[in-house]
Amino acid sequence: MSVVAVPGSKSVTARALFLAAAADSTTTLRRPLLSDDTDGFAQGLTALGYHVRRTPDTWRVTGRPAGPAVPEADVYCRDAATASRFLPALAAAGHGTYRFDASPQMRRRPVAPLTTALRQLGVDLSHDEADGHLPLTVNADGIKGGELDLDASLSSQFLTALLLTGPLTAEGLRINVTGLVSAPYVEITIAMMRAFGAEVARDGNALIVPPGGYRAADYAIEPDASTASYLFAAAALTGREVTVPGLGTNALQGDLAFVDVLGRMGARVDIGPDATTVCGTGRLAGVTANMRDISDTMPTLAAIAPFADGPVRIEDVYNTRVKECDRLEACATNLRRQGIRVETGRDWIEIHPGTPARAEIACHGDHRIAMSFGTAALRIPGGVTFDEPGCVKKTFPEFHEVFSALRRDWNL
Ligand SMILES: O=C(O)C1=C[C@@H](OP(=O)(O)O)[C@@H](O)[C@H](O)C1
Ligand SMILES: C=C(OP(=O)(O)O)C(=O)O
Repeated sequence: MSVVAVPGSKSVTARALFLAAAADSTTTLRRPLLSDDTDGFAQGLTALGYHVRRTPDTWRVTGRPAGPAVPEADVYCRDAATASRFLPALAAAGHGTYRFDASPQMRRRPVAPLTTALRQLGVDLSHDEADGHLPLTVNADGIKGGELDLDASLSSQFLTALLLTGPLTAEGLRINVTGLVSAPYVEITIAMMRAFGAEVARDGNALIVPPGGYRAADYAIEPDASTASYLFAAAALTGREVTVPGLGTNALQGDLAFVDVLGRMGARVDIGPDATTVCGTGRLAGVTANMRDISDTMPTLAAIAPFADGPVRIEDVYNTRVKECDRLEACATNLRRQGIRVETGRDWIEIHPGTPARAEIACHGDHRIAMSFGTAALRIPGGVTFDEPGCVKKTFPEFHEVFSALRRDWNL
């Protein structure tokens, strides 16, 4: 049995940084994720004039309910969609001129539903190059609040950005939501807003946030459930047992439900009060899975799918085409390179059983493509190589070391 400690959640760390920055005094964040995305988020706050002091285990952030401490800033969000979408909303509630830019990969990803919503609320915001994309400039002068409609079918992060900003508005927000993907991420947002003293109410498809700001907190970040999917998949794939501590029945992250898919495929799964264990049984059955709620784990399942004894069909994941890369396409291309039969449609992929050959994985700069195919490689003699192994730094910089150690410990 292997007990593997997984680094902190990217999503929880990003929200905690936002909430801490907006709170009324100093917040302590325990066990934050140390990765490129969260480092970029913290540096973004620093560029906006917030006081962020970091040691490896503990980050302290001094909140500023009035918004950024500087009248002007240039913020570089790297590859992080959380920073690219949450920070402009935070800045909009302040007073000053703030420009947000990101890597070429992130510049290609949409922000229009969020920027349209902010404009609907009266925020002066311009797209500096391509309409609906970063770079963008916010001429912030506070947000009065009000009612707006939001299409969240490309990303739930637009809704999270607006919800997080709701308590900072003068009159609060009512957001009428359509087409929501990744719904469990919105539940993380609401739970964390409550932990920082704010309220969110529901009325059918509308979410209502009263004004009132946030209270500072002492907040422990749980391990990352999407990262844990690689360890759980590794166990199911190789007939080993892995326990991830710190992710149990009270976990905030919906991605822990990936273990249910592994359970349906034949793995033994135990979600305890404070840990989750997956034990491979030597059998991996084909499965049809709707992954609309847990689409960051789509590549994990796609990469191990050829080892199932029947087809694996993954449905309702159109928005994975607007992530770090077009993930449906990237999964299909890499599987075909490995000699596997794959079909794709607008929002689905079907993978047939086969024996993946050793190949160079085209990562498309996407950490999840690298980590998913790196996991499946445990069953490929000689493993795989990657064109950009370093892209794992976005959320799990230690991925290759952790998986090399597993390969050694499990004699693979
Ligand atoms: O809010 C968040 O922290 C996230 C929401 C999800 O994005 P979408 O809502 O764009 O699917 C997820 O894929 C991403 O990794 C993190
Ligand atoms: C989609 C992801 O990240 P982002 O927060 O940049 O959307 C991801 O981590 O899989």
